[in-house]
Amino acid sequence: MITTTDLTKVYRTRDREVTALDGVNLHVAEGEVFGVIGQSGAGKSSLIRCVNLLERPTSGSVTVAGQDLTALAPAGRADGGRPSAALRRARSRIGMIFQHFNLLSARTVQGNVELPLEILGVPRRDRARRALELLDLVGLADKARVHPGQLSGGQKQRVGIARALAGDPKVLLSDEATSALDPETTRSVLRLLRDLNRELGLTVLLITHEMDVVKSVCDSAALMRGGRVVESGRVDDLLATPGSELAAELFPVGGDPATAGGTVVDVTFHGSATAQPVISQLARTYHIDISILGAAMDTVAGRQIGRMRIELPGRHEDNVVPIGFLRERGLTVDIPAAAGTARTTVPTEEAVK
Ligand SMILES: Nc1ncnc2c1ncn2[C@@H]1O[C@H](COP(=O)(O)OP(=O)(O)OP(=O)(O)O)[C@@H](O)[C@H]1O
Repeated sequence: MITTTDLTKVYRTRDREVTALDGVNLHVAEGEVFGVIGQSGAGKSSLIRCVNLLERPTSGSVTVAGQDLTALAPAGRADGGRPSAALRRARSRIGMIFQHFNLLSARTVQGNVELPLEILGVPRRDRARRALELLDLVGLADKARVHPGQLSGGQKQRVGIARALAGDPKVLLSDEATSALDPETTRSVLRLLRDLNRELGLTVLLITHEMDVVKSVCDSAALMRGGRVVESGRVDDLLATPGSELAAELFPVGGDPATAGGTVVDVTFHGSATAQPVISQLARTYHIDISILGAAMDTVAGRQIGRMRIELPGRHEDNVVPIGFLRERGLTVDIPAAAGTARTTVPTEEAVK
């Protein structure tokens, strides 16, 4: 639904150049919620602003719903710097919500939701009907006549969402939409985005610096650093990928590997494996004592996941068979590096034979 190919964005000021995006290739499938996470300055805002061409990329392309937006004519001098009609039409099919809501305080809630429809030239009566439908959809039917100043942060964001949906978009972009909200309100806004994604088949691309947002609502995620995507994929695949940085941050497990004397192993349980007594089977089968250093269960993208950090007696080489036992039962097994040391690759049973 959204594809960026070799997307670069270089900001040039009088005395310096900043490469905010450095060859970003991203693919967001139709109907998924895709989260881009990264620290401040990683390039997240530049990416999302390039996706709807609020910012024109320096090079590379952006395709949304099969249309190459970068091929559409940019703002022309003849139009007084306004985007071309084709670009405006394409943009109206991409909704966007913002961290600080960007509502007009002088307009009522209904007036804010009607604004994009006014720009599209929709007749007054149809505008009003559509705005009221949308306010009903986001749970604010009774607030149509109030002004944004009388609303809570969560309610303002719901108005922002209703306004973003006015043009009937297939894609919704969310720029840190919950960063200014408290945790409870964040949860309710994320639930609303999830419901809209399911009910309307809306594809959502969100940027955030909060792992919890990715954990609670995203089907897929990408990690950005220094203008590049350093890791991306479906969240459940990432959790099953040994060494995945995103998986470790999405689901940290306690217990410092450096303080252990034996071999420390991180085990991730998915789906039905969460209910199996695999660790006690392992202890019985190989007659070994297993120490549990840390463990947690959580729901990630609506699925139950368990993680456990265990210590097996002996060196890595002595534990190839027990680790193979865990893998054979469908568990993801990772050997965490102690602070300051490199991650260890466990030899396979074949390599040891
Ligand atoms: N208009 C601009 N002019 C010059 N440099 C810019 C501009 N916008 C962003 N940058 C620079 O580009 C880099 C990426 O910024 P960007 O805002 O995309 O990152 P971000 O991950 O969204 O960060 P944050 O979470 O703090 O918004 C930063 O070094 C930033 O200073």
